[in-house]
Amino acid sequence: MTQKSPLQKTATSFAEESADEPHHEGGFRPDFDIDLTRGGPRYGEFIEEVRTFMDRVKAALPSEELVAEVIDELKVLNAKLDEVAIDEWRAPSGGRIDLPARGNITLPPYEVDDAGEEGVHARLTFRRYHLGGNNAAHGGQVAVAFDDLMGMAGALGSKGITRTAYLTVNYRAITPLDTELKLRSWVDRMEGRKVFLRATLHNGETLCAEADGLFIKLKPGQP
Ligand SMILES: CCCCCCCC/C=C\CCCCCCCC(=O)SCCNC(=O)CCNC(=O)[C@H](O)C(C)(C)COP(=O)(O)OP(=O)(O)OC[C@H]1O[C@@H](n2cnc3c(N)ncnc32)[C@H](O)[C@@H]1OP(=O)(O)O
Repeated sequence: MTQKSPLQKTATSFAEESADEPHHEGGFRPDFDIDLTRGGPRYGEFIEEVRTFMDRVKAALPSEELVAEVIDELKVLNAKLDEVAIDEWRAPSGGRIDLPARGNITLPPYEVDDAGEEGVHARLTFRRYHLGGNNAAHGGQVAVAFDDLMGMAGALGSKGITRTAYLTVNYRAITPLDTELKLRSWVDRMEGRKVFLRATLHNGETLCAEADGLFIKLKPGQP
């Protein structure tokens, strides 16, 4: 890979700056090894196919025969993937920061445009899989996006790994599916280990949702 994404650049400096922090195995492990080769060059395409599958499942009215056929095919694939299961620290899902949402299928796919001490700017699209009702995103999915991208801003702003103590989401307007939205998260203030964050989610000029949260910087060894 020749060009580094904003998150990759930030992750490198984050790793360097947190190198003086006491080593610990708790939390999200600030000293984890970023390896963008895990899963190979087509891993992102693999994740995208899985996402498309989840969208299709959510949208489908399959016949009995098709359900049976898909079960059989999934059993074969699940058995193959089961053979290569590994611990969370070395699995590419969640660690491939070169991919949308770090290659983590449980997050709505987002692309980070800017990430640093000033906060995080990301573009994100909810899809059929994230449907709540009447073509709008599920509120829980909106909260998932806030939690992750506020956690990222909290880590970058506090130069440590944080965990969510509370997260309050205000839903201001319908969050549409299949539409590129803008999410911004930033540190509002810090008091010792307490990192107060804010975030907004916009569809163009429309504020869909906003959040405030308290994230706590973890002590060494804290789970
Ligand atoms: C990969 C590339 C890298 C690139 C670089 C970027 C790196 C980052 C990248 C990617 C980021 C990924 C981001 C993921 C984000 C996801 C985050 C989650 O979803 S976390 C899971 C959900 N959260 C939990 O499971 C917590 C469960 N709760 C706990 O573990 C504890 O309660 C915890 C840690 C939150 C606090 O416990 P205590 O023992 O450490 O601290 P105490 O003493 O209780 O609280 C400290 C202070 O905070 C206040 N506080 C605590 N909880 C509060 C609350 N709910 N409301 C108000 N105040 C609270 C307390 O009153 C205290 O305040 P006083 O110091 O006395 O002033």
